[in-house]
Amino acid sequence: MSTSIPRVLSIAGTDPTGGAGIQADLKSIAANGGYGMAVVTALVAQNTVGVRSVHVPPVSFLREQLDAVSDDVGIDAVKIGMLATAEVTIAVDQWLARVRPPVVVLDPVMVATSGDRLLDAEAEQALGDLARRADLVTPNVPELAILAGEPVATSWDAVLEQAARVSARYGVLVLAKGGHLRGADLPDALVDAAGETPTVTEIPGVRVDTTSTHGTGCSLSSALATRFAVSRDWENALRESKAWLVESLQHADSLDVGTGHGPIHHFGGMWARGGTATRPSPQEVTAGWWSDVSDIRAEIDELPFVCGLGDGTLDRDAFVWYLTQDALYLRDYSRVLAQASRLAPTAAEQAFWAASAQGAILGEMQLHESWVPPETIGRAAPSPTTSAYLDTLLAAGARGDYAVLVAALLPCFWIYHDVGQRLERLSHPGHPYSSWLETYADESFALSTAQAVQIVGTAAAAADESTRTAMGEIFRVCAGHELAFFAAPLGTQGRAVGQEPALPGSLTRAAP
Ligand SMILES: Nc1ncnc2c1ncn2[C@@H]1O[C@H](COP(=O)(O)OP(=O)(O)OP(=O)(O)O)[C@@H](O)[C@H]1O
Ligand SMILES: Cc1ncc(COP(=O)(O)O)c(N)n1
Repeated sequence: MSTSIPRVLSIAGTDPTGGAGIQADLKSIAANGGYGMAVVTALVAQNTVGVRSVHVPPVSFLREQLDAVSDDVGIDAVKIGMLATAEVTIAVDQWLARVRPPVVVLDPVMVATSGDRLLDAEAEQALGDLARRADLVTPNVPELAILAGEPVATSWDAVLEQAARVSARYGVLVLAKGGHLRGADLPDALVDAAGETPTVTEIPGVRVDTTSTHGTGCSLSSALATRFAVSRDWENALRESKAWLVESLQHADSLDVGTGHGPIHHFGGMWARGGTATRPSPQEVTAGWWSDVSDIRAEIDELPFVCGLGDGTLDRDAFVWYLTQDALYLRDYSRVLAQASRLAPTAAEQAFWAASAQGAILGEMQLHESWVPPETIGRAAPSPTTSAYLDTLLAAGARGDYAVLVAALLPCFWIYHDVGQRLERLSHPGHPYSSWLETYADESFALSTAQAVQIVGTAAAAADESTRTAMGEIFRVCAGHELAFFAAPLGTQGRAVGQEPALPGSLTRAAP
C-alpha cells in the first residue's frame, strides 16, 4: 500500500437518515482510520422505521461512477453493500474483474432489519458469483442461510457449521455473526473452509443493551475493509473493528435520531476520548507567543544597556557586572536544561537539551572568563533579578512538567538570538564588545534557537488546553525576566552599576 491512510470505496445504497448504507459506511471508514469514497447503487427512501421505496439509477450510470473513481484514485479496499438488482450485481462483478482492487469485503445485504427486501430474489445467483470474487463475506444469520440454500440456523453452533459450508461452496472467508441470535453473548467468528484445513477463529462478545442497532452490519463490514487494508490480518482487523463497534453501540443512546431502531454513534468513543476541539499548529502557537511578548521585546530594544552595547558606549563596569550575573545565571540555567533532557519524551529532544546544557556551561563560560576572572564570578552573589529568573526556571524544573519547563527555557534562546542578530550588525573590528555581539548571532546558536522553537511548539500543539495556556504564561514571564536581566546593570533610567532598578512595568503584570 502506498499510503498509510487506506482509500476505501463503498459500493452501496443510501440511507437519508444516515444510519445505514453508504452514509454509515463513510462514517465507519473515517472512524476506523480510512479515507472513504462512495458509489451509489440505489437511492433508498428509508428511515429508522422502515424502507418506503427504492430507486435504482440506470446501470450505465453506475458504471460511470465506478470508472470515475478507479480511473483517478488508487483503491486500497472495497466494501460492497446493497446491490438491489441482478443487473447492478453483474455490473459490479465485471468492474471488479477489470480493476482488481486488492481487498474486497462483501456484505450480502438482502433484507433490512425492518424486514424490507433490499435485493431482488433473482439477484441471488449473481450475488453468489460476486461472493467468489470477495476476500471476505459478512452475512447476518438469515443472509447466511440464503447463501447456503438452507433453513435459517437457530444456534451459534449451527451458524458456524452453515458458515463453513458457505465458505467451502464459494471458496471465500466468511464472517459468521451472532447479531440475530438471542442471548447475552454475541460472538463473531471468521470461518475458513475454503482450504485444506478448515479453521474457525471466534471472537467472543457481549450484547450491548440498546435498540439502536440500525446499520451495525454496514458499519462492521466497512470497518473490517479499512482495518484489513492496513494490517493485512483478518483476526486483528475483526478484534479492532468489534471493539470499535461495541463502543459505538455503547454511545448510541446519546444520539436522538428517529423513532425506530436508531443508528450507532460512529464517533462516540473518539469524541469522548479526544473531544472535537481543534488544535493550533506548532508554528501558530509559537508565533502567537512571540507576538504576545512584542511589548517586552520593544522595551528590551530601547534599554540604555542594550543601546550602549550596540553602539559601544556602554560603561565597561556595567558590562562586567552584567557578565558576572550572566555567568551565575548560566550555571543554574545549564542545570535546568539538563532537567529538560531528563524529562524529554524522545531521544532527539533528550540529546538536544543535554547538548544545550553543555553549550551553556562551556562555550558561554569561556566568553565570560575572557572578560571576568573566575575568582570574581566565584565571589559574586546573584542579584535579586538573577535570583528571580532562576527561581522561576528551577521551580518549573522541579515541578517536572516537561512542556511547561521547555516553554520557560525558550525565551533565553529566542530573545537572545533576536537581540543578538540586531546587535551583531553593529559589530566591527574596533568595537569594544564585538566578541560578545558575535556569539549570540552565530549560526549554531541560530540553529539551536530554531530547534528549541520547534520542540516547544510541537509540545504545545500536542498539549491539552490548560497546559498550553500555562506554557504561554510562563513564556511571557520568562521573557519578562529577560527584560529585567538586560535592564538590571543600568536600570531603566540608565542608573549606575550596582543600583538595581525596580522591576520594569511589564514584569509586574505577569508574576512568576
Ligand atoms: N446489541 C449489540 N451488542 C453488541 N454487538 C452487536 C449488537 N448488535 C449487533 N452487534 C454487532 O454487530 C454485528 C452486525 O450485527 P448483525 O449480525 O445484526 O448484522 P446485520 O444484520 O448485517 O446488521 P444490520 O443491522 O446492519 O443489517 C454483529 O456481528 C455484532 O458484532
Ligand atoms: C442502503 C441500505 N443498506 C443496508 C441496510 C441494512 O441495514 P439494516 O439491516 O440495519 O437496516 C439498509 N437498511 N439500507
